[in-house]
Parts: sequence; C-alpha cells; structure tokens
Amino acid sequence: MKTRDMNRDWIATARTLSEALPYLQRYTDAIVVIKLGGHAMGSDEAMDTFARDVVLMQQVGVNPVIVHGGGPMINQMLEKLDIKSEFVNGKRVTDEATMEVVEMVLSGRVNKRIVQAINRQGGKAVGLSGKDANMITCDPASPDLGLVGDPSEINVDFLHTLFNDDAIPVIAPLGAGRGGETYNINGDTAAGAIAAALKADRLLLLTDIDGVRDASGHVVTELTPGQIRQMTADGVIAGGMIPKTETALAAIAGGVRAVVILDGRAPNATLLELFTEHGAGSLIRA
Ligand SMILES: Nc1ncnc2c1ncn2[C@@H]1O[C@H](COP(=O)(O)OP(=O)(O)O)[C@@H](O)[C@H]1O
Ligand SMILES: CC(=O)N[C@@H](CCC(=O)OP(=O)(O)O)C(=O)O
Repeated sequence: MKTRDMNRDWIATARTLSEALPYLQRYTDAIVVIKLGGHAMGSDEAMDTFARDVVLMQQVGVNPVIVHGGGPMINQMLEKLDIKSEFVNGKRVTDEATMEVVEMVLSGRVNKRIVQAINRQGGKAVGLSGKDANMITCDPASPDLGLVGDPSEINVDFLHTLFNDDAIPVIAPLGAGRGGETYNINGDTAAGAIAAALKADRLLLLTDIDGVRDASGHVVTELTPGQIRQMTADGVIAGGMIPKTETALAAIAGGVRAVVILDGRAPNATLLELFTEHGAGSLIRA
C-alpha cells in the first residue's frame, strides 16, 4: 500500500497554470459531490477558504454539489435543550423531539452558514434540505433508529436544472417519507446516494483526519473495495470511519467513478485533490 506526505499546499504543488491545466481539463463538466462533515467545518476563515475553493472549482467548469453534516452542532443544541441522544452504528437514534432539533440546526443554521460563505465568494449557492423539490425521498432505515431514513429516490433533474443555471446546490441531509414524515439521514449516506444518482465523477468525503490509515498509522493513498473489507474485518477501520468506507463502497457500486476521504481542515483540500497529480487523502475506486 502506498502512503504519501500530506504536508503540501496547492499553490506550491501546482506551481504553474500549465502544470494544473491537464487536471483542469480532466474535470471540465465533471460532477463533484462534496460532503462537508461537522468536524471538518472549522473557523469562519476555514469556511471562507472552503467556499473560495468551491467557487473556483465551478469557475473552471466543475459542477459542485455540497452535502453537509453538522453532528457536533446538533449535539450542542440537544445539550442546551437537555435532550439525550444515542448513536447506533454511527447513526443517531431519532425521536420526534430530536428530529425537530436536527431539522432546525441542519436546515437553518448550518445550511445557511455554508450558503452565505459561498455567496460571499461570488458563487450562487442555493440551500436546500432533502425535503425541498423532493430532493431526497426516504424509507425508514431500521425500526431501532426511529426517524432515520435511507434515501430511496433523488431528484436528479432538479440538480441538473441548478447546474444549468450555474447554481451550487447545498443540501442538508433530511428527507421526506412517502407518508409525509421527516427523516434524519446520516450525512455520508445522503452524499453517497446523491453522488450515485448523479453518477458523479468524484465523491469527496471531507472529515477531520487526513485519510484512511493503516495499522501503523500511515494514510493509504489508494484503496480497493477488497482492502477496505479486510481492514474493517481486522478492526483497523473503526468508529466514524465505518459509515464513510461503507458509503464509498455503495457509491462505487452505484456508478460513482471514485471516492476520496480527506481532511477538510487542510488548506485547499478539495483543490489539491482534484487538480494535482498526487491528490490528497485516500482514493477508493473499483
Ligand atoms: N482506519 C482509520 N483511519 C482513519 N480514521 C479512522 C480509522 N478508523 C477509525 N477512524 C476514526 O474515524 C474518524 C472520522 O469519523 P467521524 O469523526 O465520524 O467524521 P465526521 O464527523 O467528519 O463525519 C476519525 O477522526 C478517526 O478517529
Ligand atoms: C442519522 C444521523 O446520524 N444523522 C446525522 C446527521 C448529521 C451528520 O451526519 O453530521 P456529521 O456528518 O457532521 O457527522 C446526525 O443526526 O448527527
């Protein structure tokens, strides 16, 4: 397995435009779904850098779609309201009171923070929850999880309408049930389903670690589905990394060309990944 030094910055790596040009051309008209996890959302400056990168990406011809999380922000609000919360396999058991808070925090505060940051950088971000335009229709994930949904249908046509209008969709991971219920969806799961429905060129999962690490702690730069299954069986992939690698496998099986798990807090993480030879984080493809 290959490992690489992550301490590079995009400007230094892609020193000249001619160096970056082949990568820019590779992604013309590409669809790149970016999942911004709650732990990857840093200070206002970090959010501005992320937003600038997304706008730049779009200016060179990429169609970006942002799907966000916000788990830590939901936790804070639940604590303030003295509502207890519990996770099963990385998913929040969601009753009605919890659902109200999840929707308020994700659809209100977190979504609009990202929308505003992108628009401040000159982009045209449109904030949606999975309920808007029937973006995400859900089935219940499992009886033990309450109002947690698994996406069953994505409104791809509406996303293409937004691309045609140069708008950048920013999607909160909520969905509507067939009977009008509101469902809470794990952010990774929502991003994977949207990426698969769009047959995206890349799904970038931005988190708080520089990639998938092997047993000795080195980032593995390229992983096959077989290696992921082995590392999970060995307990090397654990905790919050499990929903990410599971999402990666499902997205690839669903037609996404490649998935990358990378550190969203690293400067210019998304640009480094798309527009340099070595990329960033852990690349997973069939
Ligand atoms: N093999 C592994 N490589 C990297 N991180 C791992 C691994 N196994 C478990 N993890 C854990 O997974 C975490 C990322 O998941 P999580 O905190 O849920 O991310 P997010 O909040 O961005 O969705 C890492 O911070 C790390 O603690
Ligand atoms: C069902 C479920 O677990 N939903 C998540 C949605 C937010 C999320 O996924 O946030 P991060 O990406 O920041 O972890 C939750 O309630 O926390």
